Amino acid sequence: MRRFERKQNIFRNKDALGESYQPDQIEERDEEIDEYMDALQPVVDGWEPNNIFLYGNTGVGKTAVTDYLLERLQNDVSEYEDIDLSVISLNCKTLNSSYQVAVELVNKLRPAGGEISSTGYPQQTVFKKLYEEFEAIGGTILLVLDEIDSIGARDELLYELPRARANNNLDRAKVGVIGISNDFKFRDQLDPRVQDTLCERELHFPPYDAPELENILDSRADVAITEDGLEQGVLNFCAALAARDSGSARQALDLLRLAGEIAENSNADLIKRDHVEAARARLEQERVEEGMRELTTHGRLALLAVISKAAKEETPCRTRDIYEEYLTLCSSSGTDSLAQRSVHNHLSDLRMLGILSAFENRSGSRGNYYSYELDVPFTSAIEAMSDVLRIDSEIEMIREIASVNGIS
Ligand SMILES: Nc1ncnc2c1ncn2[C@@H]1O[C@H](COP(=O)(O)OP(=O)(O)OP(=O)(O)O)[C@@H](O)[C@H]1O
Repeated sequence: MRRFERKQNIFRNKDALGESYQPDQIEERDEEIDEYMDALQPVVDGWEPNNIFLYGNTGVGKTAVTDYLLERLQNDVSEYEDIDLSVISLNCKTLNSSYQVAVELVNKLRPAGGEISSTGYPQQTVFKKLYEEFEAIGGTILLVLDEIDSIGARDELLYELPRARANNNLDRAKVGVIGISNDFKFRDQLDPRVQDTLCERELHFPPYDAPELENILDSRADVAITEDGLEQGVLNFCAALAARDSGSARQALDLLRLAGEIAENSNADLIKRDHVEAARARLEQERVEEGMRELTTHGRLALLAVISKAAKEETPCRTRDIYEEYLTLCSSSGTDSLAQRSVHNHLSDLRMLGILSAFENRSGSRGNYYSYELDVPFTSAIEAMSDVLRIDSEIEMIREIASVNGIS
């Protein structure tokens, strides 16, 4: 008997909903594309390229638009014999200084076996090696640095690169930097001289609204999902959920893909609204779990204190009362407790992670105080907790209280 059966009644090409898929068409970004093309025009005209800085929240098409335009640019300039364009892309996520970025670039450009070690050289030596590699390539070089904010304040490379020709470090090569970031604060933290050069052209990508997300989903669903694989209104629903939360196309696409998988696994013929609901709950839980994995024990206990208050229908709840709950949990789990001030900081972090929401209450002469409640479904939060915290009896008790109060 066959154990594996092919299932293709819902997906025509599931990969088209995945991260590595490059769409043939970019929807809803005409204005940004025009501005971007304008910024890239000097490349076509044979002049030194602009440095470009792209910023916007996660999932709003910064990488997709960059890949799409640079591929077309490379195609189109290949007609001009006097232009020799190379595009070098690097994701800086794990690299947290100019030094590390430069080493990574040198090693990317050198043939296998010629790599340099990632420590031990003076920074200027590494930069010099990088210039040598650029000179060896020659022509116009566009250097795409994604997640550029990872380098933090150690931004010397971003200062040096745009000045490399003026300082006679480059002659044959004309380098333009395209920096991409979803950290809005990064630009302002840069040395003002770096800001001036790196952000010569600045492009902001705003979050998508629901109709824009629906169009993006619609054109992707044409490739990814079979003709009868979608119940009416499903794309609209996915778009509305993602727009309300983040305005991210990635989130909308993830929702649709997971909804499709859930539909497929339950042997449904088409993706329905219920499948989207289930996908949303699962993604939400994954997000909470991911956020919680980063928390310290006390961050987790502070969150569990809010969960416990929610089970008793006592949220929004002020810090003072959450702290009481936290102390009880600390003593049941045999953990030394922190001062109220530190627990307050943990609550603020949980708010930043989107796990809690906070309200500021005015209380006359005694100043303002905050109260908190869960910003994720109760079940997702408690499920994620039981995976990471080992105080099962308390968690079981909270569950029981919640169920008596009809909270889910
Ligand atoms: N306008 C669009 N048209 C079609 N697909 C899009 C559009 N915008 C985003 N996407 C798709 O959404 C997903 C996320 O987009 P992308 O990776 O470009 O986001 P980003 O802004 O670079 O996010 P991050 O900062 O997290 O890297 C990709 O699969 C991309 O193909």
